[in-house]
Amino acid sequence: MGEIHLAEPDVAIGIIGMGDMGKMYARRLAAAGWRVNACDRADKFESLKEEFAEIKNVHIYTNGHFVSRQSDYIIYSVEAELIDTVVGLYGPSTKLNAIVGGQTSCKAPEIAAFEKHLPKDVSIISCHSLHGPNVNPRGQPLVIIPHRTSTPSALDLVTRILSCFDSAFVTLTAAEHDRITADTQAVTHAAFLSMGSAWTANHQFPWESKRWSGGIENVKINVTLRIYSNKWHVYAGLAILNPAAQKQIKQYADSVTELFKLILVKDREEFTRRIREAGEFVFGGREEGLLLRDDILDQFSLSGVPKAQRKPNSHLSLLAMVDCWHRCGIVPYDHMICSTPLFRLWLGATEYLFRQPELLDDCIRFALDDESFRSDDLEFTFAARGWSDAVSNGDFNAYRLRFEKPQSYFAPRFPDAIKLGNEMVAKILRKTEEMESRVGSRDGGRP
Ligand SMILES: NC(=O)C1=CN([C@@H]2O[C@H](COP(=O)(O)OP(=O)(O)OC[C@H]3O[C@@H](n4cnc5c(N)ncnc54)[C@H](OP(=O)(O)O)[C@@H]3O)[C@@H](O)[C@H]2O)C=CC1
Ligand SMILES: O=C(O)C(=O)Cc1ccc(O)cc1
Repeated sequence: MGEIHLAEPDVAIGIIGMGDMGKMYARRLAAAGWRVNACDRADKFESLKEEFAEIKNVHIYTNGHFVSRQSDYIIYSVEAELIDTVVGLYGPSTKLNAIVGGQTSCKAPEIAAFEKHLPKDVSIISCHSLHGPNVNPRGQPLVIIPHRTSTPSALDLVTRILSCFDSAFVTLTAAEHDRITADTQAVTHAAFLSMGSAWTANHQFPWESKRWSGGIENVKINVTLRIYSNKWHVYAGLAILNPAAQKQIKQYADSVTELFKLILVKDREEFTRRIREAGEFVFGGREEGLLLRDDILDQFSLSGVPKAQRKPNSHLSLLAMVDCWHRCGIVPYDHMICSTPLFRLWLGATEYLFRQPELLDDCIRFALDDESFRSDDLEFTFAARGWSDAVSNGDFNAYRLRFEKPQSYFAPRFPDAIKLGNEMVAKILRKTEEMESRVGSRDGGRP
C-alpha cells in the first residue's frame, strides 16, 4: 500500500456539481482533512447545505464563481453534455495559478472546454475514477491526465490530494484515456443495455424464468439492473461523445446481427468457425484460473432456481462480445489498467463460457438446434442495433427515452438488485484484484 499524504491546511479543493460522484469525492476528501468548497445548481443550495451541515470541512456555496475563486484544485463533476456550458460560466472566475480538472467520462470535450474557457495561468490536470459512486475506491483505477502544468508543483499537489482514495493511479493522455475507455466501458454497457431492452420488449423479468437463473446469468441480471438504476446521462455521455466508442458499439451490433443470421440459416460450420476463431484470438494461451466460479456466482441469484432445474442459454450477448473484440482487434486483458468493475465482471462472464470447452460446445449446439431462444435472440438483435443507432445519431434525448423504458419497467426490483449487485461486485472484485496484480498497472499501482 502506498504512502498516504496528510491534508494541507492552506489548500482548498473545489467541487462543481454535487451529484453522486461529486458528493462521494467531497465526503472522502473532507474525511481526509482537506477543505472542500462545493456547489451544485443554485436551486439545490439549501438542501445541500442541510445535507452537509454535520460534515466537517465541507463548505457549500450558491454557485461555481464562489467555488472557483477560492479553491486551488477545482474538479468539475457535471454531466458530460454540459461541460462546455458550465466551464464557460465559472472557468473565468478560477483563482490565479489554480489547477482545474474534471470527472467526466470522456476527456476530449472536457479538455476542449478547459482550453477554451480557462485563463492561461491555470494548470489543467484531469481525473477519472473508473468506478461508480457506491464502490470503494481502494485499489480501483484512477486515471490522471496532466494536460497543462503551469507550475512545476501542480502535478505533485493533485497526486497528494487524490492519494486519500487509495486508488491505483494511471497516468494517461486524454486521447489514450478515451481510446482505452471506449474498449472497456462503452461496449460493455451496450451489451447490458441491450439485454434490458430485449427483456422489456419481451415482457420478461429474467429472474422469474428458469432460462436466466444461476451462474453467469446472475451477472447479466444484476449488472443490467445496476446500469438501469443509474443515471442515463452517464452512459449517454461516454458513448455519444467518444468516436471510438461509437465504432465499437456499431461492431457489437453487427456481430450480434451476423451471428443471429447464421443461427437462422443454421450455418453450423461458419457459426462454429467464427466463434472458435474469436475465442482463440481473445483467450488463446490463457492458463490462469477463471475470474468467476459457480460457487461464487450462485450466491447472487435474484431467482433462487435450483441448479438441476436450470435451462441452457444460447448466450448470443456473450458470443457477440468476443466476436466484436476479435473484429476490433481488442484483447481485453490489455486494458485492465482502465477496467471498471462492470468490465471485469463482463470479461469474467465471457471467459467463463469460452474457457470451459464443454460449456462452449453446449452453447453452440443449443444456439443452433434449440428454437426456444429464437424470439429472445431476435429481440436482443433489435435492441443491440437500436442502441447502436441511438449512439451514432448522437441524440441525447433519443438516448434518454430509450433508456427510460426499461428503467421504469425494472424499477420495482432495483432495491433488491442493487443490494445483491453490491455484494456480488465486492466479492468478485476481491478475486479480480489478484488478476490485476498479475496483469500489472501502468504506473506500478497506488501512490
Ligand atoms: N456515476 C458514475 O458511475 C460515474 C460518473 N462519472 C462522470 O462524472 C460526472 C458526474 O456524474 P454523476 O455524479 O453520476 O452525475 P449526477 O447527475 O449525479 O451529478 C452531476 C451534477 O452536476 C449538476 N450540475 C449541472 N449543471 C451545474 C452547474 N451549472 N453548476 C453546478 N452543478 C451543476 C447536476 O445538476 P442537474 O441534475 O440539475 O443537472 C448534478 O447534480 C459525469 O460526467 C459522469 O459521466 C465518472 C465516473 C463514474
Ligand atoms: O463500472 C461501470 O462501468 C459503471 O457503470 C460505473 C461507471 C460509469 C461511468 C464511469 O465513467 C466510470 C464508471
